[in-house]
Amino acid sequence: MWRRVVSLSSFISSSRTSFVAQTASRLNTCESLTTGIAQQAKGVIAPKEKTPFITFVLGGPGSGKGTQCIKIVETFGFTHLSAGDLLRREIASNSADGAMILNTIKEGKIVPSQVTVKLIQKDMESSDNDKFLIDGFPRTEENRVSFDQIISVEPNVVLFFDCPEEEMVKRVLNRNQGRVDDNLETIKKRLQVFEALSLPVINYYSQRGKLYTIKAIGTEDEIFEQVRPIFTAFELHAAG
Ligand SMILES: Nc1ncnc2c1ncn2[C@@H]1O[C@H](COP(=O)(O)OP(=O)(O)O)[C@@H](O)[C@H]1O
Ligand SMILES: Nc1ccn([C@@H]2O[C@H](COP(=O)(O)OP(=O)(O)O)[C@@H](O)[C@H]2O)c(=O)n1
Ligand SMILES: [Mg+2]
Repeated sequence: MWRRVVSLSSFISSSRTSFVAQTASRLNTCESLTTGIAQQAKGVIAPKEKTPFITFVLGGPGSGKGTQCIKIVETFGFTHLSAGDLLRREIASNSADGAMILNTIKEGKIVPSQVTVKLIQKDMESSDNDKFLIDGFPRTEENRVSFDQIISVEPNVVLFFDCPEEEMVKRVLNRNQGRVDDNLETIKKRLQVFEALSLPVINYYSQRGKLYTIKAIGTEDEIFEQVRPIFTAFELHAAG
């Protein structure tokens, strides 16, 4: 929907440059948009706004975020944006930031927020969907604030896959995806970063009543049965 009406959105005169405003224009249907433009030109109504449904997916390395995201996409029709995958795509495309991103990932550290948020923003804007699973983000308070400033949309749901450290290490070492950061030395650093920088973000959303904690042990299907009712309660469906 966003992409289909994107060329029309430039006809809407608005001094606001926030993502919400851009999003609102893109989420309107062509028909209502055309009518809306005419009415706005006459000063009859304000632009209609609809914000996307955003889920942040958090948890330590190997807690099963990516695995569960695949199931959520299949069942509830979200678009999956993995921050780690977007960063790895930048490395593979030899972009200007590629070398910096690779070194940061090798060290298990966090890439500057603006870089990551811009990649997320680009994919959100080019998507037809209005339901997004943002996986592995925000990993720091800086990530969270940067998203807030650039995208200007609050998450509806924050999932936290809570997994014992021992299990996470075991899973990462068995992952076999050829990742530069899936080795014992980097995993130790990533776990430290998770505890020091990501747990405060998780606490932040807990205090705001947005956090859904999933016990991330058991089979993939057993874990998904904890996830399913969260989205069912929001009346989200694959076709919707
Ligand atoms: N419930 C589970 N039990 C055992 N292994 C799992 C489970 N969920 C995921 N895995 C495996 O653990 C590894 C890490 O999972 P992944 O989804 O990539 O985690 P994350 O994205 O949180 O790092 C993968 O190899 C995946 O197949
Ligand atoms: N918001 C993010 C997400 C990932 N990253 C980097 O990308 C690495 C891999 O992230 P990932 O989400 O793919 O890792 P997993 O938790 O899925 O194992 C992280 O360890 C960070 O170095 C980041 O800097 N900022
Ligand atoms: Mg992952």
